[in-house]
Amino acid sequence: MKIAIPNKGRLQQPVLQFLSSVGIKPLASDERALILPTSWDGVQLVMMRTEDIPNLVEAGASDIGITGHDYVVESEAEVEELVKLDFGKAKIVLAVPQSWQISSISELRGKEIRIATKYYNIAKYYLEKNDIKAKIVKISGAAEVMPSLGAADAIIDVVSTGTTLKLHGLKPLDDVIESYGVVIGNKYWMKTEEAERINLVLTMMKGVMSARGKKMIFMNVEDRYLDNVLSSLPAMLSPAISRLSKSDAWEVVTVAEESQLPEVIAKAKAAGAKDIVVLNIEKVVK
Ligand SMILES: Nc1ncnc2c1ncn2[C@@H]1O[C@H](COP(=O)(O)OP(=O)(O)OP(=O)(O)O)[C@@H](O)[C@H]1O
Ligand SMILES: O=P(O)(O)OC[C@H]1O[C@H](OP(=O)(O)OP(=O)(O)O)[C@H](O)[C@@H]1O
Ligand SMILES: [Mg+2]
Repeated sequence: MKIAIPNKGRLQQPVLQFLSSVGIKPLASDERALILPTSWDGVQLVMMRTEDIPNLVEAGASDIGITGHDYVVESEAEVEELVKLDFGKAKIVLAVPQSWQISSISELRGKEIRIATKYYNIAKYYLEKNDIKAKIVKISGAAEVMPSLGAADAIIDVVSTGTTLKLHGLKPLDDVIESYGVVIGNKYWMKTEEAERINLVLTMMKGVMSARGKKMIFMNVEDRYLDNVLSSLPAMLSPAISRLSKSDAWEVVTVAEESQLPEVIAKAKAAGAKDIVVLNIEKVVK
C-alpha cells in the first residue's frame, strides 16, 4: 500500500515522527527518490507536495495520505478524512489593512474589494456564504505583501503567530476555517486488495492518537492504605490492583491524562501510596 506524505515544508517532520510512532520508518534510499520502501513490509511512502496530496489520493495514486485539512477543502477532492492529527494546526483568516476602521465583515457588504489568496475555493465559499462581493486574486504564497503593493485590498491566508500579518500592516477581521493535520483515504480504499493492510495501518494510527497525552501510573500501596488510595483516585480512573508477592502490599495501576498527573500523584501520595512510577503510553488500540 502507498501513503502519500509531504516531501518538504513544515508538516514533513511531524508526519515522519508520527509515522515512526505508528511503526512505519522510511528505509534510506537515494534522497531524490519519491517512492520509498519502509520498515513495514508492503507499505511505501510517496513523497509529494502537501497541497497535491488530496488530488493524488482521490486519483488512487496513493491509498491514504497525510496533509492539511485546508488543502482537502481547497482541492474539492473526493476523499475521506480518516484520522485527525494533533499537529499542523493553523487558522485561515480574512485580514484587512490595520487602517480600515471596520470591526465586522458585514461592513464589507456592498463594496467591491480585491482579495489575494492561495485558497481560491475556500475564499469563494466564504465570500458567497457571507454575501460579500470580491474579486479573488489567485496567488501561490506570500499573500501579505499584496495590499501594500496596491495589488489587493485584503487577503485570506494562514495565520499562526500573526507576525507576518502585523509586519505588513494587516489585521485579522474574521476566521475563515481552522486547519489541522489529517490522514485521508481514497473513497474506495476498503474495496482494494490492500484493504486489510490499510485497515491495520489506520488502527495503529488511531492507537497512537488515542495514547497522546495519556500516562500509565504504577504505585505500591500497603494493605492498610489501599481503600484510601483507591478513593483518592478520580472516579473515572478504574485502577487495576495486584497483590505484591512476599508482602502485605498491593500494586495499583491506572491511566491518567497528563494534565491530571500532579493532582493524582499528590492525592495518592497523601493517601499512603509509595514508589509511584509514571510511564508514557505508545498506543491505545480500542
Ligand atoms: N504558519 C503556517 N504557515 C503555513 N502553513 C501552516 C502554518 N501552520 C500550519 N500550517 C499548515 O501546514 C500546511 C502547509 O504546509 P506546506 O508544506 O504546503 O507549506 P509550508 O510548510 O509553508 O511550505 P512552503 O514553503 O511550501 O510554503 C497547511 O495545511 C497549513 O494549514
Ligand atoms: O502567522 P505567522 O506565524 O507569521 O505564519 C503565517 C505565515 O506563514 C506562512 O508563510 P510561509 O512561510 O509558509 O511562506 P509561503 O506563504 O510562501 O508559503 C503563511 O503563508 C503565512 O505567510
Ligand atoms: Mg508556506
